[in-house]
Amino acid sequence: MNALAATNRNFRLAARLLGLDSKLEKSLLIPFREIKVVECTIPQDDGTLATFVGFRVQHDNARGPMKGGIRYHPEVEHDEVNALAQLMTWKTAVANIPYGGAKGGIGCDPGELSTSELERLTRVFTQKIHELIGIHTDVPAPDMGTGPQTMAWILDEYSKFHGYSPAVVTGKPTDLGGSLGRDAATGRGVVFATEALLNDHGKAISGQKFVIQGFGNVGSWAARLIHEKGGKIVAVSDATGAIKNRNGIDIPSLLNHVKENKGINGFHGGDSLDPELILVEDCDILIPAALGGIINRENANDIKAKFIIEAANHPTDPEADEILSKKGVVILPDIYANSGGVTVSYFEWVQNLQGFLWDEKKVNNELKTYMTKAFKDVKKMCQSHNCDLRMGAFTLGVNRVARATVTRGYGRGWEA
Ligand SMILES: NC(=O)C1=CN([C@@H]2O[C@H](COP(=O)(O)OP(=O)(O)OC[C@H]3O[C@@H](n4cnc5c(N)ncnc54)[C@H](OP(=O)(O)O)[C@@H]3O)[C@@H](O)[C@H]2O)C=CC1
Ligand SMILES: O=C(O)CCC(=O)C(=O)O
Repeated sequence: MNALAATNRNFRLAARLLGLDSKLEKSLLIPFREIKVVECTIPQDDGTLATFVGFRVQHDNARGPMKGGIRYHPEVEHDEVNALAQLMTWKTAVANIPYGGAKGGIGCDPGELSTSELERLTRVFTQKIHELIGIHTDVPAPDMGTGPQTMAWILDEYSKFHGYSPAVVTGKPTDLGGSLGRDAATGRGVVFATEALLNDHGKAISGQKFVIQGFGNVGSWAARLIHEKGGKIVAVSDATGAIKNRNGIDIPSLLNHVKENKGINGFHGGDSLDPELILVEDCDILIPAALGGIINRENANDIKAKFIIEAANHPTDPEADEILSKKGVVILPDIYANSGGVTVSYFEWVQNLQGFLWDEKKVNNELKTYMTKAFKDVKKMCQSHNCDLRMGAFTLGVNRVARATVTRGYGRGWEA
């Protein structure tokens, strides 16, 4: 099932559980605005031209400015960006931060582009969407294949048109008003979410065996913090390869290796593993932290983990959800589990609006408070609606957005 069909299906199930009016249901599902930049043309370093297609989908602004990352990946396409934008709407509502949802992306392979080509591409894309984003309208952030430098280029290009505007993006470098702790925030939030879930099952991270797919921003921060808390990471993968070590991988050594070699491939602290098999490796807790749709009916039956923490967005197809639920596997859904990133993005935006920098301890403490509260709220919905954690999170998010929508009425236009 494609990402949009899967996300729509989960939304509709939640709308039924909540007993939403069918017209309200439809209006919540349809995106506010879809932008397709058909021509992002840049001169490459060799002088030839290259054209890329970019997207920004603004899904909903009932609870505040639309918010979500920008992804650079060869598989970026319309339906997936739509699904990711919709997930952002429910995610910001689950986290209870005053935002709606959006997502963007450019179909490109960032590994194949030089830094100057990436800069030109980012600036051209920003020129074509600058009138539609803004501090109180739509605030982009990093996602797969983008990072603080990408946000710095967007900020700089946007500021040429609108004056210096640090709050127009989050996840930017700290030299430009980025928040301390944002880089680690999604991975740290994943760890707080994991602790909340394990605590609910009378367990702790220490001594649990983890498998992590993806060792980029989210996967590597989650691995580092789990390792520090005594969790044993027995297998890890990225796009260059996978390794396993039943005694636990030395994560600080792996982080150094990845920094020097730009990937896991060639690391000697474990045995190499077929990356296709990482999801079915023996472990207690599986953390997908890379692509969407990778847990599906082809592999769900073979998954050994008892818990799945969705650090990636929509890693689990609905068919796999059903299979895993019958096996008794507990899934902590993306719209809660990876909400630490957007939560600290909110703190960054607040700091920019206030013109005041928080210290990192305050950022991390506030993040823990938000993640812990959101887990309790999700659990409450599970009890009220007798449903699993995914539907608990969806009903929580959809209900908050529905209430805001009805309360505001239907005359809403451009500004949030
Ligand atoms: N960054 C954030 O704040 C947030 C991110 N997310 C989600 O988390 C996930 C990861 O994002 P992020 O860490 O930022 O992205 P990054 O680009 O930093 O890292 C992505 C990682 O996934 C790896 N990868 C790509 N393809 C494969 C594959 N086929 N098999 C195994 N690994 C693969 C990459 O490997 P390589 O480096 O070798 O290419 C890299 O290690 C995404 O789903 C994203 O939407 C969710 C919330 C917030
Ligand atoms: O930090 C943000 O604003 C958004 C992060 C994001 O794209 C996500 O949570 O999927």
